Amino acid sequence: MTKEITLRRPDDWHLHLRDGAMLTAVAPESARHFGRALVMPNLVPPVATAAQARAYRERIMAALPEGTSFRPQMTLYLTEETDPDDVAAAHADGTALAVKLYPAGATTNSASGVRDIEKVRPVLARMAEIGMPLCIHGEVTDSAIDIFDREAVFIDKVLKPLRKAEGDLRIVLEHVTTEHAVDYIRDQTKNIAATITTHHLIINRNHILAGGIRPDYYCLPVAKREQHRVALVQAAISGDARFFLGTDSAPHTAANKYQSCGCAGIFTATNTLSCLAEIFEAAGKLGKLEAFTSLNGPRFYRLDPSEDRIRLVKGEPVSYPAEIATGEGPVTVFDPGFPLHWRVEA
Ligand SMILES: NC(=O)N[C@@H](CC(=O)O)C(=O)O
Ligand SMILES: [Zn+2]
Ligand SMILES: [Zn+2]
Repeated sequence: MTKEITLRRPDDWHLHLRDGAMLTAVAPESARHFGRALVMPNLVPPVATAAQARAYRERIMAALPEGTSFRPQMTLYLTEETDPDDVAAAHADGTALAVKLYPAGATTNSASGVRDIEKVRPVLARMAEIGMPLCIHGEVTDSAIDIFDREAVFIDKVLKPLRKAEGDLRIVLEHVTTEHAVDYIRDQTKNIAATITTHHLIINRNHILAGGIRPDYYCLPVAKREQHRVALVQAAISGDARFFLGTDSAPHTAANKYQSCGCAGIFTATNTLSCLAEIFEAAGKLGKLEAFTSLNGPRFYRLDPSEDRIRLVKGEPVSYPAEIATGEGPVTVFDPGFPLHWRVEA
């Protein structure tokens, strides 16, 4: 029996498109299915100013296939030198939708990030005033804190005090990976939401470590135990407007992944929607997929949901390429570890 579902065209509220040859290769992968994506600014050097965001947006537009309706939404990389006026101007004229906070050293290309949150308080206060969202990579960087605890400790030691100090600041806690984060978000009544990635709905830490080390499943924040994956699935399928899709699709070449110190990041742009349909169907919640992929995100960002529609059709297993060729070398496509039956129709 064929089964199908129509959705407003999904948006990806956390995406890494990179630059140069990598951008050229991966941009079409997102443009194929998604209407919009919030593009992360962690290039080297970072996309830190309005002028840099405009230039990066131009490079992305140039990398998109002819006739695509895909529209990148830009973010500014928060540094201790960020100028509140530049941020406010970028927000006012539509250059940037949000600002991204990386604790310095927390993840890929975060060296220019924030060491002392007090130094960026004037920027945050200004953002609170104008309603501009702050997206946060929510992990502490203290080497004494166990890597599996860094998100939970960040929530308690950094996020809670920040929310107390800047109650009007609108925050997205990015790529949440723990039950702790899900419970925290659910307890809040306003000004906060969370993105959930495709891969964190599918893998737990066994995927990375059991039976041999699997660099393709290594990302930050690192996947946690099964109990946490289950909590993320419950949040995603609940329809709760505070949770929405941010794939965190993060391409690294195979050469950079498979080495003694491999890069963090999982590339899911190509098969995300097939993976999500499979998960929501298995939970008996296909009816909530559109809220997660297409409604809750624009609602938080105060944008209209897409008017365009896509159709997902269930049939024989769909095959996706195992890797994407790029000018810098191949990038491995996420393997969910189970067959995918849902394909996206134009
Ligand atoms: N998620 C990752 O493991 N990597 C991301 C950075 C990030 O989102 O933290 C990247 O840019 O490669
Ligand atoms: Zn991150
Ligand atoms: Zn990311």
